[in-house]
Amino acid sequence: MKIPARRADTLHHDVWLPPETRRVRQEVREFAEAVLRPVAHRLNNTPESVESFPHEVFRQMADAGLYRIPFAADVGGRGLEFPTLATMVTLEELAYFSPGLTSALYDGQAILVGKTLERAQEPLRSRYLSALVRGEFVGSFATSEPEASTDLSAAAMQTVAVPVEGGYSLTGGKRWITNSVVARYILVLARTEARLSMFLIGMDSPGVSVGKPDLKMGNHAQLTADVRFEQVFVPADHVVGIPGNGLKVALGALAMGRMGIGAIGVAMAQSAFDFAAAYISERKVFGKPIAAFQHWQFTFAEHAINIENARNLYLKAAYRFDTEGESEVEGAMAKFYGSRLAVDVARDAIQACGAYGFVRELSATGQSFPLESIYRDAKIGEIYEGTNEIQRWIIARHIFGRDLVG
Ligand SMILES: CC(C)(COP(=O)(O)OP(=O)(O)OC[C@H]1O[C@@H](n2cnc3c(N)ncnc32)[C@H](O)[C@@H]1OP(=O)(O)O)[C@@H](O)C(=O)NCCC(=O)NCCSC(=O)CCS(=O)O
Repeated sequence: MKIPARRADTLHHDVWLPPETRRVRQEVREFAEAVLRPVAHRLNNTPESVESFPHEVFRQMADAGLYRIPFAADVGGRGLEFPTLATMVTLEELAYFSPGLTSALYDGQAILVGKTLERAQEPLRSRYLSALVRGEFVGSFATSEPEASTDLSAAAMQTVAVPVEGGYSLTGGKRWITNSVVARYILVLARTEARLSMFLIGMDSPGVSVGKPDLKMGNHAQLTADVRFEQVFVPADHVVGIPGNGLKVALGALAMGRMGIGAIGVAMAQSAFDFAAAYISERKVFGKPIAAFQHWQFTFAEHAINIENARNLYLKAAYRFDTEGESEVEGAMAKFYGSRLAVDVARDAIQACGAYGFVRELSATGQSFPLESIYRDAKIGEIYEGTNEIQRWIIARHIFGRDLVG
């Protein structure tokens, strides 16, 4: 099959986006076409192992300056006027080819790790954030535990940091930790007395150990694993932000990460849509292309509307964050809507393409097909970085207030 046309170019028009954001979208699209398209099938379908971590792609992303996009000029970033908008379109363009890679190496690395380091005090912020912007290390962000992921309250958290001379001694375990098998630094949320604090820890510190990568349904290019901490010494100046304010630091980064999951959802929906629209325009049944049947015309018309809405939601969340410094409700809407849409479009795209949607590699011809992995990759969007139930809870708080909602 020919490379499917990018339908976003004719259906969605970036009429209100600042020229700066449009330039970043174009730049990242060219990077993704050249670097990710050729390796996307391998990235999306190779089972998880330490050896499968895409070091080469990470290097190319860093060399292309993609980690400079979200950050201010004083740490080597691009110093854009609308950094969140640019970050979100970057996520969409990368995830069009590999949602797993984008989750790990852009949403995880640039947003969860980068935006947490952005909240660190000096000299921690400049030292580590500048190195991240230059692509000098892979990092991890660790809030979730075997018994605490949705509930990030101090009561649920088992990882504890106790004061010792010169700092803290941290003991506990984290689960589902993206990039941990290759990371040099990890940000860890831990209980300090009755509150939570965020710590920056070197993965080579005595007492840190990492398990093997989890074998997951999808997002194979996003390696996750358990991390154990046994009496790990953390210097006092490696607390990120004010001690006791760790939940605020974590939720700040997650709020941006959630917009990003919305953008990744749009990418998956658009990618599945483009493939299926091209396929059903050519493939004939009963003497005419499948796209000549009104059922599929209406299905794709509705998904075009939904993708337009989902894209506008994440862009508006980002624009409001850049202009007003907050967009919790729009971010929750963007995450909820974009991640659910990705599952819906992938399912319908597979249905429209039949077995050519369900197959990963066709032995007879050696051809590879994308919909099978998009469907598998889409599901996690409804779960990670705050389940879609949590997003509804956040939106409900904005409607009814905390007294009623909790
Ligand atoms: C369910 C929750 C929404 C409940 O939250 P809480 O009611 O316990 O907390 P809050 O009072 O709302 O907030 C605590 C604290 O943080 C500040 N805050 C809240 N939101 C923001 C924000 N968007 N930006 C900045 N600051 C924020 C808030 O003002 C409070 O500050 P003060 O203490 O008042 O000063 C919440 O627990 C929740 O969202 N749960 C879901 C957690 C989650 O997403 N888990 C998954 C995480 S990681 C993951 O999925 C894998 C990542 S990966 O490796 O890819």
